[in-house]
Amino acid sequence: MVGPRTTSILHRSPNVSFFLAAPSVTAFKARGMGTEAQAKFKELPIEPRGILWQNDFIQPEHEQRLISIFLHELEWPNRSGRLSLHYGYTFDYKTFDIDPEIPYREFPDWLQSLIPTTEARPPDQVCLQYYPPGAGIPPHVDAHGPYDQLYALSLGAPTIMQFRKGDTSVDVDLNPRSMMQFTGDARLHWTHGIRKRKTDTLADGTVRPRAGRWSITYRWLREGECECGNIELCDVAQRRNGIEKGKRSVKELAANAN
Ligand SMILES: O=C(O)CCC(=O)C(=O)O
Ligand SMILES: [Fe+2]
Repeated sequence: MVGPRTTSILHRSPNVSFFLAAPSVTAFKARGMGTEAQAKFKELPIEPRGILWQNDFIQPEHEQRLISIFLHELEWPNRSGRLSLHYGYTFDYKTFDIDPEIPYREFPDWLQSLIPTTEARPPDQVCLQYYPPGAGIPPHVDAHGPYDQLYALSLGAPTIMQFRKGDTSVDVDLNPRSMMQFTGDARLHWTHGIRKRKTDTLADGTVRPRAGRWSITYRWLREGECECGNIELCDVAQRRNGIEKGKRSVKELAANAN
């Protein structure tokens, strides 16, 4: 059980949450965080650089148990399109900070063994998303200001994710049970998104129908400021250059509207 995390700590100085997370950090280290887990991630030999990849993060039987929990035990919003459930802190896209109105939500039991152990502490925010066939997520970067590390686990049916920079678009096939870490250029300087469509055309020309997909994205709050300086994609660079909040990261806002 994680220690008492209440809404009051949300009125915190930036790093207080890291200290309050101490009990779970202890459990985390005991699970063998570090180099062994990191060695299982291999960088994809493509542009954008910085996509670290691990196939078979979990076994197919485990995946089936999770999908059964997602289908039968969770309460999803009652609407069509991509659906999201949040755990940990909830981010407020109006203030670009943790939403003090929404209390910290403990990670459920089924999530515990799915947390990457390659960071020094557990993530601050986890988002479970369901994509019915035909659903997608607009091209975006996950905001640089609040978030540092970013991982995504794919479950259920495969789908194509597109990374984009300028006129260049690169397809990455997100196969089930793969865990991806976005680092470097892939994290900061290319957008990523999933087209809203019912089929994906693979590199060999095969047309693959979409089916239900779940993803789990993991985010760690940043200590200090992002210094990437990318005026087009970085909310910190935009703020420093006097670009109003409302005009910042429009793509990101759209992606996280649900
Ligand atoms: O579904 C995914 O794998 C990634 C979703 C995503 O880009 C996000 O939630 O920011
Ligand atoms: Fe994203």
